[in-house]
Amino acid sequence: MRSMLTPVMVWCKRGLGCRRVHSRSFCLAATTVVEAAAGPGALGKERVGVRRTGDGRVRSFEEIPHTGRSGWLNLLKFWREDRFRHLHKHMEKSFKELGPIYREHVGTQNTVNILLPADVSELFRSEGLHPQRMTLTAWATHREVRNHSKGVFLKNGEEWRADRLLLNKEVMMASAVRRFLPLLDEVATDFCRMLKARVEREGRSHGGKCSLTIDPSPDLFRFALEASCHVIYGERIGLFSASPSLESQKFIWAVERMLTTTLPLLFLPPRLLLRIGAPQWTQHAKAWDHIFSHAEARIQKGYQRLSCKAPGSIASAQGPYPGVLGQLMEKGQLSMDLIKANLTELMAGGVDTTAVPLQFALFELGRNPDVQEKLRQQVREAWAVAAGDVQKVLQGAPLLKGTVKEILRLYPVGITVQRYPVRDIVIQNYHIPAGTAVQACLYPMGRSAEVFPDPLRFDPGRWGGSREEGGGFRSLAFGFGSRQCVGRRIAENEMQLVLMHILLNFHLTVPCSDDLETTYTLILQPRIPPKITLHKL
Ligand code: HEM
Repeated sequence: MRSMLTPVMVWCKRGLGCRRVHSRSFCLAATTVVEAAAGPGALGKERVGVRRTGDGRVRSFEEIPHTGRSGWLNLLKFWREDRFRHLHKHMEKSFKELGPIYREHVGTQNTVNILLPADVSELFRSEGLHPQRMTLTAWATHREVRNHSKGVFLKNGEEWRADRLLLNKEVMMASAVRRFLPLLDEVATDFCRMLKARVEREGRSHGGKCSLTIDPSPDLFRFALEASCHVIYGERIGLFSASPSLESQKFIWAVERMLTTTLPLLFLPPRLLLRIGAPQWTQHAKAWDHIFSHAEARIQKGYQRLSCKAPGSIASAQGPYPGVLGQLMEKGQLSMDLIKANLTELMAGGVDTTAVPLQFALFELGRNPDVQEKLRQQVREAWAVAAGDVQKVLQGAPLLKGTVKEILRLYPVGITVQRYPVRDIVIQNYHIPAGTAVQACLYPMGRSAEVFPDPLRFDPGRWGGSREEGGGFRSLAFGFGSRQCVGRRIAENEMQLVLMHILLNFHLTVPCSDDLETTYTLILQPRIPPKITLHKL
């Protein structure tokens, strides 16, 4: 049986003054030795990498191999060696050096890295309804930021869960996808029309065919923002026009700044940062200010527009789809403050996360012409039989979905997925106390030959059919369970639709097919955006 190893990183915040994130009822369970298998592909008792003591004893947390006991010394090393920006590579290297489990103490964070899929399945199955996020909003849940952001950020716990279930109906369920798919398709169609016009205008002609080499990243960011605004606020904001608004461009910059300034802040005590007035913090706070004011303005505008409609008619079955804002307003189950909080979060989380993987996707398709041609063929066939029904096209071209999964395997936007176990668990035969933050390390997993055969090969076909069976935890790019990415369906469809239109309109090549150097700034991105040549078909 092939081994299914999954890297996991644990961040222990015990004793560091952090609040407990699990409910008492979930803390009562005693130590649980994890033997659950992730599925037919899991390793069971013969799992590779499980550390066993001769006497079968579960080892203590302190016995986990580590990269150095002093968090402050390690932090210094991180800074000196610029490891924050290469965290994904650092993890990969550390797994190689220290084996499938190790601890890492950096600044205020005490970390452990582990490889074992059964443990991952245990983590996610036992996510005791109160896992706290550690990424964007984890920082924002610090008291200071909560005050700064007028207290509108989402909560944890049951209250969070109830709100999330209401939001899921508008963004995650199949009925919601059917409603917003035409909006995404409209934006993707317009985006390609704009690209075509640009290639015709600025491109060079060879044998009657035009081509143009571009850095597509600014256009992809605008595409992602336009698509988000259309779905979330039901509003087009004209980003493909000759003079897109400066306000929107500022929003894109603000999200980028917020992301790049978050990472170092996570490793330092917020009070210290505030006291010394660290520039990182000031820039971070300013970026959030901008994100909030942008969302506030859009929500206000949408509110006025939608309030003019007769009660009960905003989200009528017959009328045009008013966007997530309209749906939530019409249903009236969430307070206006919560609607604002949710939509601000959707906006902050919805632009870079799709624009960046799309850069990687165009690059990989460009440097893998056979894969590109196969995908285009499938899209064309699906297009021909779907008679304009985009949902049917997507269903008829499963390689599109495979492409998105494959890109996120090789270039996971979030290089980890985190959980705080709500009860003590055993991972790799080591005891992990409840309240420890646990991260599945997606980047090393996606590139592990033990999880994916020929891991560096770009092969969207690997995600179809029976080969995927038993590998449910191989595809964790959007997280898992009740706390999984709430924008997942928007992102998946948005990316598939734009790739579909691009493939129908252009043949892609790359001027340089060398591997892309990547950098980590809370999301994984190319150090230098790749250039893509668009050949008009
Ligand atoms: C390829 C694109 C994307 C990827 C790979 C991605 C990945 C993730 C991951 C891994 C999480 C944490 C999930 C977990 O802990 O289980 C997350 C959370 C989140 N994502 Fe995404 N995301 C993407 C696109 C989007 C989009 C388009 C939006 C908004 C429209 C969005 C909004 C959010 C929000 C609001 C959360 C926090 C959810 C919560 O904790 O309640 N994401 N995302």
